[in-house]
Amino acid sequence: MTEMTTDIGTGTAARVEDLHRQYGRGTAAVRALRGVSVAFVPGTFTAVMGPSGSGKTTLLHCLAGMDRPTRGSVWWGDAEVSRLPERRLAQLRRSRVGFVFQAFNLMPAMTVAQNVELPGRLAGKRPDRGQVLDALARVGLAGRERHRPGQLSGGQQQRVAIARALVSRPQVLFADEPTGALDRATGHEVLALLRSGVDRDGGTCVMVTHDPVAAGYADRVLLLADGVVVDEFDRPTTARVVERLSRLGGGAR
Ligand SMILES: Nc1ncnc2c1ncn2[C@@H]1O[C@H](COP(=O)(O)OP(=O)(O)OP(=O)(O)O)[C@@H](O)[C@H]1O
Repeated sequence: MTEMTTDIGTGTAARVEDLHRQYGRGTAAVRALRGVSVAFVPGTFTAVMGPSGSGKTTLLHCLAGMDRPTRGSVWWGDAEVSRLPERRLAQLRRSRVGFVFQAFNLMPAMTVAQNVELPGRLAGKRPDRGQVLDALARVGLAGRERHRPGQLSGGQQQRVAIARALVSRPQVLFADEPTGALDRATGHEVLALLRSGVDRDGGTCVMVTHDPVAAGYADRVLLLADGVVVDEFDRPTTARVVERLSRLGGGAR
């Protein structure tokens, strides 16, 4: 397997350069990422795939400013995130990137609207009701703002999480297995929403997934193995993704 890199150009929504992330030290050290360079062009949807333990979540967390690289750099546009002090990074993260988790991570005691408002409140901003309602309408949940997450289906809860991630109009939306807890039909709704955020709103989306069907919604697939990018291709179809994953020998998991 040869290590591949993506050309690093200007005008990217996000990029990493020679990214390394090591956990622990000495004999217990795990080298989760071993020199990843990749760029994400505005208005594109990328699926990150690879065997379990290949470094997908670590890459997403470093890209989203939720984890610090051991070596290398992370950029959002022309801002070098990896050099920022913690407080500035937290500020910038709230305005520049959104994150969607497999487990939704909603606050059960809060209403849907309060969940969507939460990141802004944490940033010390007064909630803009119009923006919150607009975000909920964009994910097809107009009229649900007073419900609690427990009153919604899994797919609806994930759509609230997407509204929460999109309300600040981030430059990039990162999603870690966003359909992992959903059935196929509900997963389709969430993927279609991510796709339309790119097509209709010109957003940029980077999604980790094990599912070749989910990857078929993306414009490009990046394949990781053992902490490096080993393959990438555009216009993925489910069949092509399965075939390229099988070349890795690890299958989809
Ligand atoms: N906080 C941590 N401390 C120690 N090791 C870690 C930590 N986080 C991840 N690792 C290790 O780093 C490697 C990459 O993990 P990562 O979660 O990025 O892989 P992944 O491709 O997302 O896996 P999966 O598909 O199973 O979610 C694994 O060997 C993992 O055990």
